[in-house]
Amino acid sequence: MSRIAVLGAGAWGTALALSLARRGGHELLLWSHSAALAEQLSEAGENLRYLPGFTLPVDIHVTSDLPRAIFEADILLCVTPSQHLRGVLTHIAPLLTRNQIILSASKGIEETSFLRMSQVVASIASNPFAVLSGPSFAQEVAAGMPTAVVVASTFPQVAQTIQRDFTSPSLRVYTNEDVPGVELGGSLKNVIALAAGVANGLNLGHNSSAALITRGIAEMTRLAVACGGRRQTLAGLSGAGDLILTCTGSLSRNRTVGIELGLGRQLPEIIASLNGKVAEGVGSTAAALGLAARYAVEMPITEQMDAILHHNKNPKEAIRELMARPGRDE
Ligand SMILES: NC(=O)C1=CN([C@@H]2O[C@H](COP(=O)(O)OP(=O)(O)OC[C@H]3O[C@@H](n4cnc5c(N)ncnc54)[C@H](O)[C@@H]3O)[C@@H](O)[C@H]2O)C=CC1
Ligand SMILES: O=C(CO)COP(=O)(O)O
Repeated sequence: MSRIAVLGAGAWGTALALSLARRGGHELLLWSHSAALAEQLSEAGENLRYLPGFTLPVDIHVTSDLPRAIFEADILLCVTPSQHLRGVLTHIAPLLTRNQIILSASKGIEETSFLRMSQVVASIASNPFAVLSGPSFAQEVAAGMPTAVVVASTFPQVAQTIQRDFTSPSLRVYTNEDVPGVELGGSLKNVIALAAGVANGLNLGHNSSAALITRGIAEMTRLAVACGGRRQTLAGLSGAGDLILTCTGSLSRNRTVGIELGLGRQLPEIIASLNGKVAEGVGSTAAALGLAARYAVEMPITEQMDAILHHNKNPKEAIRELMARPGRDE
C-alpha cells in the first residue's frame, strides 16, 4: 500500500485518482490549488469543472492544503499544467523527504527555460523521479476503458514501483528507462496535434492528417534523439501512440484548438473558450522551436505551427509552405 498525493485536480489528476481508487489498496489525496474547487469537489463528490460525470469515492481525500497533501506521501503525482510545476514544487521543497518519489504526468516544456519536467524537478529537488505518459484521455481512464501508458525513470526500481502501484485491470503500465524520450514524446505530440487540428479545420481530408502524423513523428524523433532520447521510444506509447490518439481523437483539446485556428478564429478567443482548461501545445510550440534551434534540428511543422500561433500566420499559407518545401528523402 502506498500513500499517493495527486497534485492537480484538473481532468487528468482527477482521472488518475479515480483509476487508483478503483484499483484499491492505496491511501489517496487529491490536491487542488484552488480552495473553491477543493470545496466543490468535496461537497458534490464530482469534479464539475474539469471532469464532470464521474463520482469521486469518499476515500479520495480532497484538500487545498499542499503541506497536508504531501505529508508522509510515498508518491507525489504531479499533474498540474507544466507551467505551474515549478511554483508548486518550490512551495513544498523544504518539506520533501528524501525517498518521496516525484512522478510527473504533465505533458509540456517550461516556456521560459525550455526545460522538461524532469529538469525542472532536478533544479529544485533531488528526489527519485519518474514520468508517466502515453495515449490516455482523462475521460476514458475515468470511465475505466482499457488504456496503456508508460512510466520512465533512470532508476528501474522506481519505474517498477509505479508500475506495481498503478496497474489495474483497465490500466496497463509499461516501464522504460528513457526519461527524455518519454517526456518529449508526450510534449511534442501536442504541437503536431495542433497542426493536425488546423488541417481538419481547413477541411483538408484524411491524407493530410496521415501526412502530418508520420512527418510529425519524424521531426519529434529528431529532436528527442538530439536531446538524449532513444529513437525507439518515439515509436512507442509516448510517441506514435499518443500522437495518433491526439491527432485523431475528438477529446483532444490541442486538436480542438487547431481546428478552431483552421476555421479562422483568433487564439485569444479560442483560449478564453477553453475556460481554464489547458492545451499544452500552445506553450510548448515555442519552447520546442527553441530547443530545435539549440540542437540545430529541422522542425518544419513546429515552425509553421509557431508562426500560426504567435505570428498571426494564415493557416492556409502555412500548409502551402509545408507542401512547397524542397523535395527530400524520407
Ligand atoms: N486531460 C487529459 O486527458 C490529459 C492531460 N494530461 C496532462 O496533464 C496536465 C494537466 O492537465 P489537465 O488535468 O487536463 O488540466 P485541466 O485543463 O483539466 O485543468 C487545469 C488545471 O490547472 C490547474 N491550475 C490552474 N492554475 C494553477 C496554478 N496557479 N497552480 C497549479 N495549478 C493550477 C487547475 O486547478 C486545474 O487542475 C497537462 O500537462 C496535460 O497535458 C496528460 C494526459 C491526459
Ligand atoms: O495527452 C492527452 C491524451 O494522451 C490529452 O491530450 P489533449 O491535452 O490534447 O486533450
